[in-house]
Amino acid sequence: MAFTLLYHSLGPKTATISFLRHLFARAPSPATMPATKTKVQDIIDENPVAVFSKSYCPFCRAAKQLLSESGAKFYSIELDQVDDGSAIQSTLGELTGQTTVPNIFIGQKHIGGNSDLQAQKGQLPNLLKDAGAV
Ligand SMILES: N[C@@H](CCC(=O)N[C@@H](CS)C(=O)NCC(=O)O)C(=O)O
Repeated sequence: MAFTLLYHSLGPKTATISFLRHLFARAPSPATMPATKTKVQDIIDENPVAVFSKSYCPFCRAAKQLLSESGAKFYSIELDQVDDGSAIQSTLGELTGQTTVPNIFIGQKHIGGNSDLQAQKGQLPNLLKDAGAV
Protein backbone atom coordinates (compact mmCIF):
# COMPACT_ATOMS: atom_id res chain seq x y z
CA MET A 1 0.00 0.00 0.00
CA ALA A 2 2.68 2.49 1.04
CA PHE A 3 4.82 1.35 -1.87
CA THR A 4 1.94 1.71 -4.37
CA LEU A 5 1.32 5.27 -3.21
CA LEU A 6 5.02 6.09 -3.54
CA TYR A 7 5.18 4.37 -6.94
CA HIS A 8 2.43 6.56 -8.34
CA SER A 9 3.63 9.78 -6.79
CA LEU A 10 7.41 9.39 -7.29
CA GLY A 11 7.90 6.93 -10.14
CA PRO A 12 9.35 3.39 -9.95
CA LYS A 13 13.04 4.11 -9.27
CA THR A 14 12.62 6.82 -6.63
CA ALA A 15 9.76 4.88 -5.03
CA THR A 16 11.90 1.75 -4.69
CA ILE A 17 14.84 3.65 -3.17
CA SER A 18 12.54 5.53 -0.82
CA PHE A 19 10.71 2.37 0.26
CA LEU A 20 13.95 0.46 0.96
CA ARG A 21 15.37 3.38 2.92
CA HIS A 22 12.16 3.48 4.98
CA LEU A 23 12.39 -0.25 5.69
CA PHE A 24 16.03 -0.21 6.78
CA ALA A 25 15.77 3.01 8.76
CA ARG A 26 13.04 1.41 10.86
CA ALA A 27 14.75 -1.94 11.42
CA PRO A 28 16.50 -1.86 14.79
CA SER A 29 20.04 -3.23 14.83
CA PRO A 30 20.45 -6.27 17.12
CA ALA A 31 22.25 -4.13 19.69
CA THR A 32 19.38 -1.68 20.03
CA MET A 33 16.67 -4.34 20.35
CA PRO A 34 14.87 -3.65 23.62
CA ALA A 35 14.48 -7.35 24.43
CA THR A 36 18.25 -7.88 24.33
CA LYS A 37 18.94 -4.81 26.45
CA THR A 38 16.40 -5.98 29.02
CA LYS A 39 17.86 -9.48 29.04
CA VAL A 40 21.41 -8.20 29.57
CA GLN A 41 20.32 -5.80 32.33
CA ASP A 42 18.32 -8.55 34.06
CA ILE A 43 21.33 -10.89 34.03
CA ILE A 44 23.49 -8.16 35.60
CA ASP A 45 20.85 -7.17 38.16
CA GLU A 46 19.87 -10.68 39.24
CA ASN A 47 23.31 -12.23 39.71
CA PRO A 48 26.01 -11.33 42.26
CA VAL A 49 28.56 -12.30 39.60
CA ALA A 50 27.81 -12.42 35.88
CA VAL A 51 30.30 -13.58 33.27
CA PHE A 52 29.51 -13.10 29.58
CA SER A 53 31.77 -15.72 28.06
CA LYS A 54 32.53 -17.84 25.01
CA SER A 55 33.07 -21.58 25.36
CA TYR A 56 36.36 -21.68 23.44
CA CYS A 57 37.89 -18.53 24.95
CA PRO A 58 41.00 -19.12 27.11
CA PHE A 59 40.61 -15.72 28.86
CA CYS A 60 37.06 -16.70 29.81
CA ARG A 61 38.30 -20.02 31.18
CA ALA A 62 40.96 -18.27 33.26
CA ALA A 63 38.43 -15.78 34.66
CA LYS A 64 35.93 -18.50 35.58
CA GLN A 65 38.72 -20.56 37.14
CA LEU A 66 39.77 -17.66 39.38
CA LEU A 67 36.16 -17.09 40.42
CA SER A 68 35.71 -20.80 41.18
CA GLU A 69 38.95 -20.95 43.16
CA SER A 70 37.74 -17.92 45.12
CA GLY A 71 34.63 -19.89 46.08
CA ALA A 72 32.27 -17.63 44.16
CA LYS A 73 28.94 -18.72 42.81
CA PHE A 74 28.63 -17.13 39.41
CA TYR A 75 26.28 -17.01 36.47
CA SER A 76 27.86 -17.48 33.06
CA ILE A 77 26.47 -17.47 29.57
CA GLU A 78 28.40 -18.76 26.55
CA LEU A 79 27.68 -16.24 23.82
CA ASP A 80 28.84 -18.59 21.05
CA GLN A 81 26.22 -21.14 22.11
CA VAL A 82 23.08 -19.01 22.22
CA ASP A 83 21.11 -17.58 19.28
CA ASP A 84 21.21 -14.02 20.57
CA GLY A 85 24.92 -14.15 21.52
CA SER A 86 26.09 -11.52 19.05
CA ALA A 87 23.21 -9.19 19.96
CA ILE A 88 24.16 -9.59 23.63
CA GLN A 89 27.80 -8.85 22.82
CA SER A 90 26.80 -5.69 20.90
CA THR A 91 24.58 -4.56 23.76
CA LEU A 92 27.45 -5.10 26.21
CA GLY A 93 29.63 -2.99 23.92
CA GLU A 94 27.11 -0.15 24.12
CA LEU A 95 26.73 -0.54 27.87
CA THR A 96 30.38 -0.87 28.88
CA GLY A 97 32.50 0.15 25.90
CA GLN A 98 33.98 -3.37 25.99
CA THR A 99 33.40 -5.64 23.02
CA THR A 100 35.54 -8.61 24.08
CA VAL A 101 34.75 -11.58 26.30
CA PRO A 102 34.87 -12.32 29.11
CA ASN A 103 32.82 -9.34 30.19
CA ILE A 104 32.50 -9.54 33.97
CA PHE A 105 30.21 -7.89 36.51
CA ILE A 106 30.49 -8.24 40.29
CA GLY A 107 27.73 -6.78 42.44
CA GLN A 108 26.30 -5.06 39.34
CA LYS A 109 29.62 -3.22 38.89
CA HIS A 110 31.45 -3.63 35.61
CA ILE A 111 34.86 -5.19 36.27
CA GLY A 112 36.04 -5.62 32.67
CA GLY A 113 37.79 -8.62 31.14
CA ASN A 114 40.02 -11.35 32.50
CA SER A 115 43.08 -9.11 32.84
CA ASP A 116 41.02 -6.63 34.89
CA LEU A 117 39.74 -9.43 37.11
CA GLN A 118 43.24 -10.86 37.63
CA ALA A 119 44.52 -7.36 38.48
CA GLN A 120 41.91 -7.17 41.27
CA LYS A 121 42.88 -10.55 42.75
CA GLY A 122 43.84 -8.95 46.08
CA GLN A 123 40.48 -7.22 46.50
CA LEU A 124 38.49 -10.12 45.08
CA PRO A 125 37.49 -11.77 48.40
CA ASN A 126 36.01 -8.49 49.65
CA LEU A 127 34.36 -7.68 46.33
CA LEU A 128 32.75 -11.12 46.26
CA LYS A 129 31.67 -10.90 49.90
CA ASP A 130 30.10 -7.46 49.42
CA ALA A 131 28.28 -8.75 46.34
CA GLY A 132 26.93 -11.78 48.24
CA ALA A 133 28.71 -14.21 45.91
CA VAL A 134 30.52 -16.16 48.64
N1 LIG B 1 42.48 -8.60 27.47
C1 LIG B 1 41.24 -9.30 27.31
C2 LIG B 1 41.35 -10.27 26.14
C3 LIG B 1 39.99 -10.88 25.78
C4 LIG B 1 39.93 -11.42 24.36
O1 LIG B 1 40.80 -11.12 23.52
N2 LIG B 1 38.89 -12.22 24.11
C5 LIG B 1 38.63 -12.68 22.77
C6 LIG B 1 38.10 -14.11 22.84
S1 LIG B 1 39.30 -15.26 23.45
C7 LIG B 1 37.51 -11.86 22.14
O2 LIG B 1 36.65 -11.35 22.81
N3 LIG B 1 37.53 -11.78 20.79
C8 LIG B 1 36.49 -11.09 20.08
C9 LIG B 1 35.22 -11.86 20.01
O3 LIG B 1 35.15 -13.06 20.38
O4 LIG B 1 34.23 -11.27 19.55
C10 LIG B 1 40.91 -10.00 28.64
O5 LIG B 1 41.81 -10.16 29.45
O6 LIG B 1 39.75 -10.33 28.85
